[in-house]
Amino acid sequence: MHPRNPYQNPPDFQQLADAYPPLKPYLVYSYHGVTIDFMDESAQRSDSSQMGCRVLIYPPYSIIETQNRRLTEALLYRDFQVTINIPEDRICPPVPNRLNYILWLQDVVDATAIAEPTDSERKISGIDMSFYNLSSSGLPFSPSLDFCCNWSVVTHRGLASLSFTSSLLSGNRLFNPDVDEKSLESARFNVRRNNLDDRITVVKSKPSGSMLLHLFESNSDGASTSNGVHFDFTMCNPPFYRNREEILRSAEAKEFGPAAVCTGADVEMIAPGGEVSFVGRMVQESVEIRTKCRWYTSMLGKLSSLTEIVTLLRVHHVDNYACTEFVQGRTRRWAIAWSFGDVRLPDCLARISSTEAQNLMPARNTLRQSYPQAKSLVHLASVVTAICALLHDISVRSPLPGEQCAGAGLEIIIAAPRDTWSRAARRKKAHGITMQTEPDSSAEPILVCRIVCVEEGDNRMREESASGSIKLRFDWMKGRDRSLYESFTSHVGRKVAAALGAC
Ligand SMILES: C[S@@+](CC[C@H](N)C(=O)[O-])C[C@H]1O[C@@H](n2cnc3c(N)ncnc32)[C@H](O)[C@@H]1O
Repeated sequence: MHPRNPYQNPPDFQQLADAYPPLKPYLVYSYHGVTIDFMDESAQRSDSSQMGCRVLIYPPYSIIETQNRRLTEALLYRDFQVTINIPEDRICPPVPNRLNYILWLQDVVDATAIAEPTDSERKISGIDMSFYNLSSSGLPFSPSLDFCCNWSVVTHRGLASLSFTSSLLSGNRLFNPDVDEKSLESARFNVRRNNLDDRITVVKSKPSGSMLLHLFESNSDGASTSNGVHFDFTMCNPPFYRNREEILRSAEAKEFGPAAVCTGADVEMIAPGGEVSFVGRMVQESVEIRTKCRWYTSMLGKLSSLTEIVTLLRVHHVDNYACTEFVQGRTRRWAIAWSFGDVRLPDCLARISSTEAQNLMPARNTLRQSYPQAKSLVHLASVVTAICALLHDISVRSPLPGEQCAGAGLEIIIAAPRDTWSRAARRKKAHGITMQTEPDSSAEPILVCRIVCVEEGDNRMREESASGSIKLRFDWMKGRDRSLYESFTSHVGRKVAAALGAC
């Protein structure tokens, strides 16, 4: 679960129902306390044990569905101060699970804002491509809220650490396309009811029309920035299945009974070709739209779909992408983000460690070098600072308060307007071939990199040698040329090692 997700533990259902009385009829009282989870074996066991047996009695689907709706509404009402209506015959998104996606996306947008600090006044603008579409209660988790109202509420309540983007509150916009008239109607109702008309635009899309392109053509009013970016992100929870048979097969494979069965309308669950085709269409359109959107993202229900989408991205030579997974109880989901821009995400956001997905991961944007010779973090920090100050043409700055990494000994952000460190550049310099012109200070840097002094490593290593775990971490933040990033890290790394050796 995402570390900022406030639902690490089940809520106090009694308190929740007190705050949102429509939940009260669904409370289940057991020896173990109050729950609403009909599928919770402990709640079932308390009843059945009195009869000397352990039979799990599942209530009808309709009760589970209604109970889940009330739970989602209650959490959104109490924790996000939003009143919503979830249509009875549409999917009810589980709040903690969906919040994992939102928080990861929040991290992606934050990382992008840090890499482009000159743009910090801009408004956040996104497309909620049927992810939490407002119809099905996504309203409170729609990025428009997370990146403005609700996010500030969450932050204010101390449920999450202060986010960089929480300073980018007013004027954020969300476009919410859908094809389903019932969902659209409910979305419009929820938007009006929560006075969010100036933030959220509900758009009717055509099933046979474009998925994203039309939104860039018609809804760029006020959203486009000077560098031509119309949207910061797209997000999507696609219909997972190809047809009804696939839904039934998936339900049969689930060993935990009806709670695991999702009973949405066909338009929510089924798309021709399933989620791979749905997200694949977005990939194809993004190839045309390119940098007008910073990050295209989607959730995926199957690991095999992640494989197919990564393959498609590689076919289109998109190397700037990120994969993550969300594990919540018995449910596992994946998400992918891709970009045609030059902002790079750290490995903690872009890569996951599960062995079965390793061949799908993007190349590393976080490189580490160990310095056993360093006596302490302070020692390493003083050497790195001195070396970076001498790097020709490169600007060095300290991160702003919202940009700092937790637990770092020293942190600097370097920006290079041109290559002065690669072997080729140094060879040219050695042969007296100098640059004809001074670098243009207004031009985009070719490399932005965060250098962090950290103490990490396993406990055994720490016991043996405190200094064995002292490292430099290089996070690639911006740039198009991977070889420049890699050559920069080894150039600085060699200089640091030499300086430490000479100390
Ligand atoms: C899996 S449901 C998402 C439900 C809910 N928003 C959630 O996150 O749980 C997929 C949604 O995609 C919508 N949809 C299907 N085809 C679409 C299209 N071509 N463009 C936009 N939305 C579409 C469906 O109407 C449905 O609301």
